[in-house]
Parts: sequence; structure tokens; C-alpha cells
Amino acid sequence: MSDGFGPDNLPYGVFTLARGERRLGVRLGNGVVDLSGLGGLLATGSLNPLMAAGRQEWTAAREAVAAHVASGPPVIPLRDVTLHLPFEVADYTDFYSSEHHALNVSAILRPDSPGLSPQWKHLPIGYHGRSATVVVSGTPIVRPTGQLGAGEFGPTRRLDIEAEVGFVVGTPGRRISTGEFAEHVFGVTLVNDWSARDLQAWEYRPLGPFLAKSFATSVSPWVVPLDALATVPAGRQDPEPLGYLRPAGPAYDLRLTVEWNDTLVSTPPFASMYWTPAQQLAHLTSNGASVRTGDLYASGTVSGPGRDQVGSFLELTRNGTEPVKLADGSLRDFLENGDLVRIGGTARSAAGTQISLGSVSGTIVA
Ligand SMILES: O=C(O)/C=C/C(=O)CC(=O)CC(=O)O
Ligand SMILES: [Ca+2]
Ligand SMILES: [Mg+2]
Repeated sequence: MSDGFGPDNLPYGVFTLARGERRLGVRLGNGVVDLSGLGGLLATGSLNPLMAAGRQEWTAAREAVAAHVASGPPVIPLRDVTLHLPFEVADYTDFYSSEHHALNVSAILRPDSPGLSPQWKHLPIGYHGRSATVVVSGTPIVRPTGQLGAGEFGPTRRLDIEAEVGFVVGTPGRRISTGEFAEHVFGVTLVNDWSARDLQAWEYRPLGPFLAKSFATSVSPWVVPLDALATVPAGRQDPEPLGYLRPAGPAYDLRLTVEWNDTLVSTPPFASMYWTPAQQLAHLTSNGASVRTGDLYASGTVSGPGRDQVGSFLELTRNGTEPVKLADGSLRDFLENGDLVRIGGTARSAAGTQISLGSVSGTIVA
């Protein structure tokens, strides 16, 4: 786990020592470097004031942090700290931007009319989620209850994950063009959008996900600054999107991993997403709606073309009809109580090295 947390990365997090106050830190190897002694926006115990300050301040802070790290500061072992939500979440939006995922889900759930919905390649589809239930990695996930169908209320029997990449808004804005993406987005965090498929199937047509996804969304304790990441060209889009969605902006070659009780079950490739994060932000604000500091928008489930590249267990097990065998020999369709899911990720850094995005994990409890 210490791999990929060198000076090319320096993701921000918020930590406490036993009974201490919250402090801002960066991950270095298997530990945390305390930034509170650097003063200014780094001494507030929260990432939000720095995120609100804008790109010039982000660059200056990253330079100051890099110089501090190079000076050989104390590194507090991870086992001695408690990690908290790395930023105060304002609004939370979730997109649906993997074509592979959309096609898989459609074929599995709607075999009579498989395919993309008519608007899918014209706009990045999304829905507004519940920011109050965004929790930090390691928080136990209580199995949600709800309506499973007509006249039936109880604990979900189809508890699932969605492996996603989250983008954290720093500078507020509205009508943000794709070219302004890097002026507004501070960084990237891993997201697990836990989903109760039975609640979802019953509640979501025609208005979309509601209680099936609002009970919990987990994020990594680390926000990797956009500046740390190498970009790659975005993929081709056909039909050409409307002007406000052009140019597509940068894409990122992030490679995710999904572990189910320590068995690696999937490796979703973020580079295969259809809509870019710049297009998602442009669309989100295209009606005049504002975004503010701490807004989190997630990419949507990341699924690649391969069966071993899917970002949900709905896809991995074909809606439970083809269970997967874990390393201990047990078979799984959906999540059982006591199951642990960990989503990890790696990226190419702007310096050309491989860096880690950390991980987001959660254990299911009754
Ligand atoms: O197509 C459907 O019926 C359902 C799709 C999802 O549940 C996916 C979703 O919430 C958005 C995403 O993460 O891609
Ligand atoms: Ca989702
Ligand atoms: Mg969720």
C-alpha cells in the first residue's frame, strides 16, 4: 500500500492523532506528513478553504508541500492516525458515462429492448445524490431497508457496488466551459456508490435512483490533486456533441481494482469512459446552475469491455445468475453481511511515474 505515494503524488487528507484536532496532511509512503506547521490555508484543519482559493493557490500550496516533504519531515505512521472525510461535501451528483456499463445493464435488466437510451450519446446522463451520506473509507455500511416490491418492506437482498472516480470541485462557478475544467476541479478521489438493486428496480422508473443509492456512498480518504495526474487524449465521440460539450477536455488513464473479500474480481479501466469529467461539469452547469466548493461529482460506474473489467456485481454476476467464486471457495451473487469490498486505483503521474489513488473500502453490517 505504500507504493505509489512518493513525491510525485502527495494526495491531501484530513487526520487526527488520538483526541487531537483535525489537521491537513499529505500521504507519503505508509504515513502522513502533517501540513499544519506550514500555516495559511494549510493550517485550517480542512481542505475546503484551500479548494475555494483557486488554481494559483493550489499550485503554490503544492510547491510548498513538495518543498516541505523534500526537507525530510516526520512521517506519522498510518496506524497512529484516524483519517476523516478529506473535504466537506457540498452537493453530490452521479453520472452514468460508461458506454460498456450502460449497455451491460441494459442487456441484463431490459433484454427485450437492449441498447442505449436515445439521449445517451447527446448528453452525460446524471442524477443528484445525497451528500449527507457520503462517508469516508472504512465506515461500516449498514444494509439498507426499503420497498422490495409491492407490499414488501425489508433489508435489500441485492446489495451491490459501483466502482467510480469522483471529481471534487474547488472554485465555484456556473456555465463552466470544458476549457475551464482545471480552473474549477481540485482533484480526484475513488468512490463506491453502494446500490440496492431490488429497491432500485421497484422505485426508479421514470425519475431515477432515489433511496436505492442514497443510504451510503464511500470515498477514499485521499484527494489526488489534478496537477499530480498525467492526461491522455479523450476518445472519439460520434455523434459530435453540441458546442457547450466541446472540446472534450482531458481524459485520465486511471486503472481501478475491485477486491471482494480479498479476491481481485475486476480491473475497470477509466480511460474507456465515453464522457469526460470536463463535459460532465459543463453539462452540470449548462442550465445556469452553480457548483460550489466541496461539490462531488462521480463518473458513473466504470466498466470496460471485458467481463473482468466491470464496475458492478450486477454485471459481474449477470444479476446474480452467474455467481463468482471467491478465493476461499465461497460463491457470491450479491453482498452478504460481513463482506468487505475495496476499490483501489493507480494512475500515471504528470512526472511519468506510477502513483496510487489510494483505496475506498467498506464492510457490510446487518
Ligand atoms: O440503467 C439502469 O437501469 C441503471 C443504471 C445504474 O444503476 C447506474 C448508475 O447509477 C449510474 C452509474 O453509476 O453509472
Ligand atoms: Ca453510480
Ligand atoms: Mg450509493
